[in-house]
Order: sequence, then structure tokens, then C-alpha cells
Amino acid sequence: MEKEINGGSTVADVDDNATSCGGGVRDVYGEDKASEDRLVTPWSVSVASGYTLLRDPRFNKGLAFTEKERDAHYLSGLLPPIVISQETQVKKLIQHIRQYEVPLHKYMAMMDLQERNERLFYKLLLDHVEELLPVVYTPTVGEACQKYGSIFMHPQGLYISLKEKGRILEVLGNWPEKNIQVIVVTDGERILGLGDLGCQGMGIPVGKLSLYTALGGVRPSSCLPITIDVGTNNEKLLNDELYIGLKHRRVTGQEYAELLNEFMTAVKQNYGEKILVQFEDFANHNAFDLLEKYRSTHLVFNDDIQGTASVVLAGLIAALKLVGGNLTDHRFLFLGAGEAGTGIAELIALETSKRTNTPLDEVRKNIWLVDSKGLIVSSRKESLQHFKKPWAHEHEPVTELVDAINQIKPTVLIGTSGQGRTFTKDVVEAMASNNEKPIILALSNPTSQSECTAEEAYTWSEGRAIFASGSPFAPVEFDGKVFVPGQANNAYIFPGFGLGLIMSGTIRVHDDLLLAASEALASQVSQEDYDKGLIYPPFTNIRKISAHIAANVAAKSYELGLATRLPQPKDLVKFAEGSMYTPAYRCYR
Ligand SMILES: NC(=O)C1=CN([C@@H]2O[C@H](COP(=O)(O)OP(=O)(O)OC[C@H]3O[C@@H](n4cnc5c(N)ncnc54)[C@H](OP(=O)(O)O)[C@@H]3O)[C@@H](O)[C@H]2O)C=CC1
Ligand SMILES: CC(=O)C(=O)O
Ligand SMILES: [Mg+2]
Repeated sequence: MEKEINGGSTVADVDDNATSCGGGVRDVYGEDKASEDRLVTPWSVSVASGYTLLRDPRFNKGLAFTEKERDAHYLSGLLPPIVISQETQVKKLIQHIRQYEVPLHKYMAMMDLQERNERLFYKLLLDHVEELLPVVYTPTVGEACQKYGSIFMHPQGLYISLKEKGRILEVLGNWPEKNIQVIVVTDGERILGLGDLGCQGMGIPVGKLSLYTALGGVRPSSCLPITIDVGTNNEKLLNDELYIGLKHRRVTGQEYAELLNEFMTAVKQNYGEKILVQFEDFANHNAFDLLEKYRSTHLVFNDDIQGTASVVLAGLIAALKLVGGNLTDHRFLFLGAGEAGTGIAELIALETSKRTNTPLDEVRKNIWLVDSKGLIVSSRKESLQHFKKPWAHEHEPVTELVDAINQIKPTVLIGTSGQGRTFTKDVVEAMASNNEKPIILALSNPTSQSECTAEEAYTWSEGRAIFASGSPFAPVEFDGKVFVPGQANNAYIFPGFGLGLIMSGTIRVHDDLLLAASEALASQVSQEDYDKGLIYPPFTNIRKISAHIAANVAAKSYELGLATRLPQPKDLVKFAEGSMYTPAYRCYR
């Protein structure tokens, strides 16, 4: 007897009444089997046994296949006789992952699981989110990208290189899923704070989209990671025989613009007007221009500029509860004036301007940035990149950060330089001598690039700093007290933000949606968190947090007339929760 499988849909028809298996929850996508139901590819294959089912990560359940399923799907004999639950599988796997001492080995084990059993991967990740986030995301994903060529086992995501110029639409067609809702795309030129990793940057879109599913509940089959390969200027990679990308220097100018334009056109043509494209880890000389160019024609979002801004603004709104005052009472100084730095600066200014009805230019005067050449001041204006110009205030030139702190007297210091250990003892002490509770955010990733460690921030400020970092740090004991550092990472925002856009059918991203996301995230910080000095809620509650972010973003989108999914659901939080993919196994007939 043979079972027919149509275009990637397997024998795994879902028993709609089988709630005991979990999963199969009806959601806004109709059902999370939506793409399974559709006959999506033009061919069909036949299988004589369930051997193929065991090797299809979307449907594989491993030892959790029940006796009935094993009989029905030709699996008998292909598995050892024991049947175990998904919970037991999770228990076994987390023990297995913990046995690895090297984080990269944990990463590889997780990627291997994702390729073997997708639902188990997401269940494990969600059940142990605080422990596994640093494995599948920063900091370990940074090392994985650096070594991608040598650890490369299974291709993940879609590679679009210059070789595909002129036929990108055709290449998109090779991806097995057709019902794509979110693309995360990089060209690998600024991977975290590690610089140009070329094609090996693929780890980033893959990791970000894993978080879209785990943290935001966007189903995995709707997510498409893409790396655009235009070459690399990284000499080490160019000379590495295991490098997986094009071995020439980056193309720039018109050739680059044409490839990106073909890509953006093909994406819309293939997936429609409402496909969300998240730009990730592009270098700033392209990032701002791409966002500007496509924001009025596509649903685009730059995570490094906009997502980071939204997460930091949320942390600052929350921090006001700990330090008092409102945003206008604070003065901000950034080390790093690129995508993250100027993106955050602009959103702080926008929120302050709206809250106080003060012109943007006026509000900006309270925000200062330092780049690799020193404080951004008006005498440098002519030579500054366009995104720095609004921050060129009247002041004498200052080259050292510590001097800038002593002269400007910021209440908030934010590191977005990509340069590790730049918040030296002098710097933290200067912040602590000017402020009772200095707010210090060391946002650069991965951990090696963090402007300071949590221990340094607490010790050098004698336990007075309100500290958060882009990559996680363990709690620190100082003077008999335990300090828990928060993680100021855009991972809090983009999954819920994206879900909010998708579930409301939003057609364009507006800055007010970012503000809505910040306010929603800040509202999720509990008194218990504040009591610990935290300005972000723990990731353990991330699905609830994402639902609130999604709901607030969607509500704002409806208010602005950008949402196309009508009528507007009455209870947007419930609607967001109901929309989320659940990784529990489904029962197969
Ligand atoms: N926590 C989070 O969620 C996020 C963290 N990040 C992290 O932020 C970092 C920066 O990212 P991004 O803004 O996109 O990068 P960019 O390259 O756009 O900007 C980096 C900025 O840092 C400045 N800089 C570099 N070296 C120094 C130095 N020694 N002293 C002072 N300034 C310096 C650069 O100066 P110049 O302009 O003169 O070259 C530039 O202005 C990365 O490490 C990234 O991982 C980014 C996004 C999100
Ligand atoms: C977190 C992130 O997006 C970055 O470091 O680039
Ligand atoms: Mg990024």
C-alpha cells in the first residue's frame, strides 16, 4: 500500500478533534496547518513507508509517534518500541544540551534538532527560553557566523547571490513554502559587532526567524531567512578555503542597488503587498538608504535602527519609575552614532516631542552622540554622514568619552559602538559621580563587544547603576547584594511587532507603531522586576509580552488606517494570543 504525498504535504493529516495532542489550535491563519493543506508544488511523490516522515522536520515526532500513528503511517520497525511524550523528549534534550560545555556545540545541537524535528526544537526553546536564547541567538550566533563555513552541515535559508541577478523571482520559487509572511534579510556586512562576515551572516536571519516563531508565535512555515551575497571585504574569509560565499570583494553602487531592487520587486511580486521584510545587520552606508527607499512602497522594518530604538525607549520609559522624572528631565549620551545609536536617539526625541508638545529640534538638543572621531558637534557638520547631522550641536570638540561625560553630564549613557570595553572604570565612575542612579546601557553584541560587563557597571558605580546589556550577563553580587542585569535587545520587540503587523494586515510601518511597541513593552515590567532593579521583564513571559506588543501595534495601526484586516478584532490581545503557533505535536490520522 502506498500513501500519496502532495508537494511536501505528507501523510500528516491533522485530526481536528484530537485536542488531547495539543497543537492544531485554530488561529488567524485559519489553522496552523494552512500551508500543509494547500497543494503547493506542482509535483507529487509517493512513499512506500513512513521513513520519509521521520526525516521531515515539519512532521517528525520521533519517539513520540503513538502506536496508532506508527501503524497508520508505516513507521513500525523504524523506531525503537518505546513511546514517549514530547515533555519527556524535552527533558531528555535539555539534559543533552547541558552536557556540552562549549556554547558553539550547544548551538550546533540546537540547529541539528531544528533540522530533525521542528516542533520539538520550538518546544524546547520556549520551555527553556532564558537558558537557550543565548545559544540560538546572541552571543553564540555570532561565533557560529564567524565559523559558519566549518560548522556548515545543512543549508538553512535562501541564498541570493550576484550569480542569481536577473532571476531572483525564479530563485524565490525554489523555496518550498509559498505562504511566506516575514522575510529577514541580511547582506552580512555588519554582523552584530563582528563586522563583515559576508555570506556567513546567514546565521542571523535564521536565528532572528527562530525567535519570530518562538517568541512571537509566527509559524515557522511563514518565515523565510535570506542572505544576499554581493561578496565580502573580509580578507580572512576571502582566503579561507571553507568560506561558503562569493570570493570577491563587495560590489557597491549601481550594481548593488540593482540587485537589491530586483530582490525587493521580486519579493512583492511573489508574496504580495503585505510581506514583511526585516532588514538586519546591513552596514549603515546601505541600511538607512534602503529603509528610506522602500519604506513607502513596501512593508519594511530595519531591526537595528527601529527595533533597537523601540526596545531602548521601552527600557527608558520603565527606568523613569526607578529614577524619577520624565524623559525631558534626562540627558542622553551615546557612544556610537550609527544605526542603533541614531535610531534610538531619534525615537527618544520623537516620544519626548509628542509627550511634551515640543518641536523635535528642541528635544534633540538634550541628546548627544560620540562617534569614532569624538563628540558630534556643529563644527564637524559638513563632513558628517546624513544620519548624524541632526545631532551636531553647538559645543567645542571633545575626543574622549570621559571628557564628554564630565562636560555634558548625561543621566543616561548608551553604548552602540560595537567596541568592547569602551566603558572604562573612568567612564562608569564619571557617570556615578554625576548621578545618584546612572542609567548605563551597553548594547553592543556579542558579549565580547559589550561596552562593559555587568560586573564592571555595578562594581564601578558601587551598586548604583541601572544596567542592561545587548547580550546577557549573569547576576552579580556586590557588597552582599545580588544585582540582576536586564537584556536590552531588540529580540523583545521584533517578534511581537511583526506579529502585530501581520495579524492586522498592516501595509506600512509608521514610527507611531514603534512607539506603541515601546509603551506595550514598558507596561509589562512588573513591580517585582522593578524591585530587582530591572527595566525589562524576564524572557520567560515572552509570549505574553509579545501578545501585548502585537495588540498595541495593531491597535495603533487600525487607528492610523494602516491595517487592512477588517473588521478590527474586539480583543486584540486575545486575538494575538490565538494567532500564535504552538509547538505541541499534532495528532495524525
Ligand atoms: N542590543 C541590541 O538590540 C542591538 C545591538 N546592536 C549593536 O550595536 C553595535 C553597533 O551597531 P550599529 O549601530 O548598527 O553599527 P554602526 O556601524 O552603524 O555604528 C557604529 C558606531 O560606532 C562608532 N564607533 C566605532 N568605534 C568607536 C569607538 N572606538 N569610539 C566611539 N565610537 C565608535 C562608529 O563611528 P564612525 O561613525 O565614526 O565610524 C559608528 O558611529 C553592534 O555591536 C551591534 O551588535 C545593534 C542593534 C541592536
Ligand atoms: C541584536 C542585533 O540586532 C544586533 O546586535 O545587530
Ligand atoms: Mg541586528
